[in-house]
Amino acid sequence: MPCKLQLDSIRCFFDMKYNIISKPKQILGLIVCATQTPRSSVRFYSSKIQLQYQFRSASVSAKMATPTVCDSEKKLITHVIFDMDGLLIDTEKFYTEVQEIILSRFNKTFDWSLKAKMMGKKAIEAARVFVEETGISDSLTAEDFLVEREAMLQKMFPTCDLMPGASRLVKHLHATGVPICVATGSHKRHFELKTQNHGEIFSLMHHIVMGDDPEVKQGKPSPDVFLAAARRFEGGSVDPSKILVFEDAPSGVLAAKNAGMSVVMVPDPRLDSSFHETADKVLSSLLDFNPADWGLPPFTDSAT
Ligand SMILES: O=P(O)(O)OC[C@H](O)CO
Ligand SMILES: [Mg+2]
Repeated sequence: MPCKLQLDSIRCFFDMKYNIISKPKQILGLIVCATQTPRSSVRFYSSKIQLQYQFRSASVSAKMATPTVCDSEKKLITHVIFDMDGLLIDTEKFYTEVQEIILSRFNKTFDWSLKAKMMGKKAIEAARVFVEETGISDSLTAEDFLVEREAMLQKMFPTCDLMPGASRLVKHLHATGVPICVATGSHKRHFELKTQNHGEIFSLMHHIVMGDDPEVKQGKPSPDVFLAAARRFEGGSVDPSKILVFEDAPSGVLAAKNAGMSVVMVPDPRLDSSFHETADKVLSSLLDFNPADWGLPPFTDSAT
């Protein structure tokens, strides 16, 4: 007997808009991983596909909250894509700070439910969310919001630090010959400000795709930026199922899944844990990542 709650939990992995639902093997793989029993089954209806299996376990929802990935999926990884803000460099705190300052003018407070809707997106897309969700769009347009925050951000960005474990992981993957790149919602002008003191790490990337790239028509959660990144590796387009993405933002995790890639999420601890469910793996720090779990070359040092 299918359980509605269970089906909704599974449905959260897919975004109908990008037709991920049309990949029955992927759906079944996730179901098997989540239930950890090949005889589990589910009745799953959509406009594109109908699958019918019987659930043996009633505890799928609980297991989905701490998603696991099948060993066979992990071993397929050959390429890695890094998000930038909040993942490689500690810049999300600057966005939070200036948004708190701006909202305080309107006697409103900025919270993490709003932060979750903005982070990872292109600047103008995040700006629209900000003015609309806070109800200030009659007083402040999205465009004016971007102008107002710009002076503050320009001073802050060059002072940013790398996130813990970022340097170690990037250097390790580069040294062991794993092709790596960056896919960020940030536009080029902000990218230059944020990375001016971190040239060593970013120079190890095979390529960098930014939010104002002509191939990125829509920001995350659209898969555009990750699919563009996959196309630019040496040797041409890489099969998304062989790519592992590192992300901190809910929209970024969704974008990677919409692109058909695996995702390790390294979220800020203040982000609601319900956003963890879509990721294949959730870590508190890049220092906790074990490359060998994904078939990537193991570290030979210990994390510090
Ligand atoms: O997290 P990123 O690197 O995609 O950047 C997105 C925005 O610039 C900041 O949320
Ligand atoms: Mg990010």
